[in-house]
Amino acid sequence: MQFADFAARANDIEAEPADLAKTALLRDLFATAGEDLPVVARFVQGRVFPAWQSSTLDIGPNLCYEAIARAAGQNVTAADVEERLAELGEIGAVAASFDFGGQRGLAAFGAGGQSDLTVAGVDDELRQLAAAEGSGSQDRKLDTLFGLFNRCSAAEARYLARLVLSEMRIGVGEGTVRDAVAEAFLVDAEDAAAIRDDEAETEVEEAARDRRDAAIATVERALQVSNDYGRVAVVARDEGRDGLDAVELDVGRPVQAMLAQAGTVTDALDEWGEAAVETKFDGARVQVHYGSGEAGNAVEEEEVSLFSRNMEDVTDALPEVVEFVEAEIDQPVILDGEVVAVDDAGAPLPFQEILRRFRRKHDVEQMREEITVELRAFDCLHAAGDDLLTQPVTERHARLAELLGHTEAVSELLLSDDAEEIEHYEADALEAGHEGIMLKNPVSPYSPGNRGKNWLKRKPDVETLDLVVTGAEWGEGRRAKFLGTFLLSARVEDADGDDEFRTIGKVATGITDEKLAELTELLEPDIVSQSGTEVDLRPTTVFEVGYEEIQVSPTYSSGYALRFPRFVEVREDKTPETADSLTRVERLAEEQ
Ligand SMILES: Nc1ncnc2c1ncn2[C@@H]1O[C@H](COP(=O)(O)OP(=O)(O)OP(=O)(O)O)[C@@H](O)[C@H]1O
Repeated sequence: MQFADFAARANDIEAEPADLAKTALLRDLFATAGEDLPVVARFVQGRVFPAWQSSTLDIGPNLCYEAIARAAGQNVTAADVEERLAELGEIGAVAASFDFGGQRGLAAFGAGGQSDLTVAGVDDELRQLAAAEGSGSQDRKLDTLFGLFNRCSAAEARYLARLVLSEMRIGVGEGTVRDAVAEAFLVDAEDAAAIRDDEAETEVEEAARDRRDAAIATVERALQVSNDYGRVAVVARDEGRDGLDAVELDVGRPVQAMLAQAGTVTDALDEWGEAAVETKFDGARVQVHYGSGEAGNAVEEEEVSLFSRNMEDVTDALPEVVEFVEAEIDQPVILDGEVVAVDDAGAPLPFQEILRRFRRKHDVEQMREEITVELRAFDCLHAAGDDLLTQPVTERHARLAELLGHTEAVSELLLSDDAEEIEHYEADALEAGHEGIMLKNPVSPYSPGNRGKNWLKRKPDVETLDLVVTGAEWGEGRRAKFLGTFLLSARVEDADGDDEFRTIGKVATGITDEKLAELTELLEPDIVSQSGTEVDLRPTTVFEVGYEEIQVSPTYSSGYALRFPRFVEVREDKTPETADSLTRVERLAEEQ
């Protein structure tokens, strides 16, 4: 597919306001994408790599502005690009406003007046660019990007720039892609038409909706297991439902972590009759993969990979965990757990300590001397060729105990229907320095990526919120070089499961000068526009924030405001998608 065709289709999708009509346009794009289907399924979400892969393009906005400036001609500088960005508000519009082709004359676009860029070609070049490492790699990245922009028409430049900065902004999120894949390859055209037909009989429409929902559920499961929209789209097209049902976990590829909601012992017992109770360890989530890429009974390649809850590869930062797994496990597994920092007596240390080790890239051995980390596994997703996602909690835990014994490394699971017994368990957990307890529905499966009601977390501490930083203000006087006030937003999921962010307050308290410098360095590359001292930020960073009260307030778009917000820490282990939702804010507001 020509990149120009892709850009034109993306433009149509962006312009379409109605959700079902948007899905239909995307469905048609997928149905005609041919061999470019996997790439197109990622590009529409602003992705080059599937979610399970740790690779990123790693192109900061400044490099992108520089490349656009260079392609725009001799008189244009990166500062001009930034200025235009402040005026137009988004990089796609900026890129489309320059005349890249003009430099070389229209002849450069060939006879049809079109560029020669293809979807596959753009994908190839962006992947090569991501692989560039070492000295001179920034220059090589700039050259490649310049080369791409230089070949773009205005329409193509709009979407290339957005792709490069991973923000497609065409209103297509994971939910829309999932539905479009189902409609393109699994749903009858008649059913797809019936759900869009206002005149259709209710019964016909309902039956069509049920069949479509079932198809969507099939696609959803395959996505949860593989984390790869490109691959799932191709399997749906080439192998249909059976193919999707056969998509299994792959040792070595991270799965999205199952998440928990806040809840009480009464909630748990009322709902399930009995609860599986575990310690809530205060560490960082880690998914352990051991074995080769091939699921089977024998370990073909003794390799350990560790992933964070964002599916980032953190293996190199945690050599003790790697050594532990190598020593203790002799079959391919995928385990879920927490890595905790412990003192010399094995007692848990505060969460902040593990953050000093987790994701560390330098001086790992030196830090290992200072802070000891250990694995606390609480779930087993795969063992010796068996996928266990659909097995109940108790069964998965039993497999875990079979693998590692009833040792410190495995959470101790109490199955109980007695509130008093559970409260004792909790008191013991707190006494031992843990964060609280987890209550799990004993018969529930493992639902990747899902913050459902089957896992409840109970912690007695005052709640904090994990909020996304979506704006900031430059300081004054001595602090003029630093961003000093940060605009916070809560996550809202729309009907398609896509995230948007609604403001809830500003935090400026609790931050030292040293920390401000660090935060400025962290956030500056994410500035998308500036007006006066206020900047808009790409939503990438999550702050943990304390507060005294949540108030209903018209000042912010969430409808709430935080009273006395105070900065606690950057949640480096979280992304905007796992930040706190407005629903949680609403619930906390009601409970106070
Ligand atoms: N036994 C356990 N079972 C499941 N999760 C556990 C357990 N012990 C600790 N955890 C941690 O608790 C987290 C569950 O809480 P939640 O999904 O709300 O994450 P969170 O927003 O980071 O919560 P918090 O800020 O309370 O840690 C898990 O992601 C995991 O990291």
